[in-house]
Amino acid sequence: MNYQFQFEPYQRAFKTPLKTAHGIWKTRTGIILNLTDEKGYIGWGEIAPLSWFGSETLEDAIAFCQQLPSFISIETIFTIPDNLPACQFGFESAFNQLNPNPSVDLSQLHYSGLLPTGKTVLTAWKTLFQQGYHTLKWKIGVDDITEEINIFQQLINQETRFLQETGFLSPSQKIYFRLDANGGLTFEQAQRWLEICDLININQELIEIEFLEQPLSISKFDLMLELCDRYSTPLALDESVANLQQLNSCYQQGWSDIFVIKPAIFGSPKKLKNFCQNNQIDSVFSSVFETDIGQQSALKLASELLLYDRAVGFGINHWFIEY
Ligand SMILES: O=C(O)CCC(=O)c1ccccc1C(=O)O
Ligand SMILES: [Mg+2]
Repeated sequence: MNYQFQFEPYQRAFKTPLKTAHGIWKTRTGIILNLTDEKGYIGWGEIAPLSWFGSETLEDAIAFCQQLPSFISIETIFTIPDNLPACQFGFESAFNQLNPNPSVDLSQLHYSGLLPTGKTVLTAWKTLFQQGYHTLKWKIGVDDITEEINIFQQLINQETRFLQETGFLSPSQKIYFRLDANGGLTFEQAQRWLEICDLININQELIEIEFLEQPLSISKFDLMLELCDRYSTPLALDESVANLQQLNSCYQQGWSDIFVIKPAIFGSPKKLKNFCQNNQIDSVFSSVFETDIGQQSALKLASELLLYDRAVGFGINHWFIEY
């Protein structure tokens, strides 16, 4: 069977630019594509590259789409090369919409809310919490470490006081906290953060630091393994496992903590499913600020592949994206 193929690049500015240790990110660009089958049914897909995370660039993706004929086969969809992971995701997503798995149920997922960087976090957390986000993620490694630690301590104190005063939660239902350094810490800085996290996890009943995400750069894998040994707060790899080849390599080298999977840039959903069905990894699924089209297919994958009940990192839209 052949599908008629159409595509259209898009661009949208964030309401609040995302600040990470990689710099400031202001505009999401990508491609929306569709496949039409012989009966006239249409499947939608999104290519949302993130080249600073190791995927192809938008220009690579556009060039790939432009060289395709206007009718493409299933074989074309499933043989996109591994150096175009965001394209693999976009085309397979559209194909899967035309051939859906009826048992997928998104209603069981719960979401992690992404907090803004810097001091605004001190008011923003309560808004997200009251919207129902009990897992919150904060970017670190953006400003001076002493300043960030100071803000973080204030945040934990505020949350503790709030939870005690309102009696809102029981210890079986607490706030989970994720810190994401985007590879921006030194080994010594990561140790400073992990000491604080371990202390909070020992002393606070109502708050749990769920993990520290990608403390060091990809090249410092061995040091991150060492941090896993030295501290009890779990570590999650993100930049280190941006695609299937990297995930395989880190898994083979003995990573047994958490893996962040960003489906939109990870590559072929079929190959990801295959990997997760053969290896019992502790995964967290996460957004790359794709539009609803990419998000829906990423969430479907998450609900099929999540092994432990960790919140998905898709609680981002209202904060960052202008409708
Ligand atoms: O994972 C989440 O909870 C939110 C998404 C997020 O943090 C993110 C969004 C876009 C690009 C990179 C990242 C990241 O995890 O580093
Ligand atoms: Mg991350």
